[in-house]
Amino acid sequence: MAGEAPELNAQEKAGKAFPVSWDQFHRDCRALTWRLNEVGPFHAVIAITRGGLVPAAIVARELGVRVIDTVCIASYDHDKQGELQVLKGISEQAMNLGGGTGKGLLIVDDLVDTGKTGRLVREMLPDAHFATVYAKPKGRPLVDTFITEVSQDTWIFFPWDTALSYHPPLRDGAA
Ligand SMILES: O=P(O)(O)OC[C@H]1O[C@H](OP(=O)(O)OP(=O)(O)O)[C@H](O)[C@@H]1O
Ligand SMILES: Nc1nc2[nH]cnc2c(=O)[nH]1
Ligand SMILES: [Mg+2]
Repeated sequence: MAGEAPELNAQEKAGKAFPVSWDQFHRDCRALTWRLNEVGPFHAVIAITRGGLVPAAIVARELGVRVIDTVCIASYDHDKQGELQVLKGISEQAMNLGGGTGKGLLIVDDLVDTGKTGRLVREMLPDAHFATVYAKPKGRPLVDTFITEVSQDTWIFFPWDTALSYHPPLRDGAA
C-alpha cells in the first residue's frame, strides 16, 4: 500500500555485512576445535543442517569423531525467518549414544542469531555440548563454545552462499 514502509528482511535489518572466506572459515573451525578438545571426548557430532554440515565435518575430523548425525531444521528462506520446521530428527542410534539426554554428544552449527534454532535442538538434547563458529548476542547464552561474536546487526555471508564478483573502485561510488 502507498506510504507504508516495506517490510525489511533479516539481512536488511542486519545492515552490516561480514563476508567469510573458505580459508577464514576453516581457520575459525580449527580454532573452535582447539577449545572443544578441552571439553570432550564426544561419542558423536550432531550437525544442524544445512549450515552445521561444513563445520561439523571439520570439527569431527580434528577431534577424530567418526559418528556424525544430522538434525534437519529450516527456518530462514534465504534471509527471512519463518516458523521452525524439523525436517528430520536425531537418529535413535545417536540418541542412545547420548543416553537419551545428549550427554557426551556435540551439537555443531555455523552460527546462532536469535537462538531459536539452537533452543529447539537443546530441548531435544539438554545435556549435549552446543558449539557454533559465530554467535550474535541474542543467541549467545545458548551456546557453550563459540569462536567469534558479531553484533546483532551484522549479517554473516558464508563461502558456500557467495561467489567472487567484480567490485567497483571506491572513487566510482562503491561503499
Ligand atoms: O539463531 P537463529 O535465528 O535460529 O538462526 C540460526 C540458524 O539460521 C541458519 O539456518 P537456516 O534456517 O538459514 O538454514 P540452513 O542452515 O539450511 O541455511 C543458521 O545456519 C542457523 O542454523
Ligand atoms: N548466512 C546467514 N544466515 C543466517 N541465519 C541467521 N542469521 C544469519 C546470518 O547472519 N547469516
Ligand atoms: Mg542452519
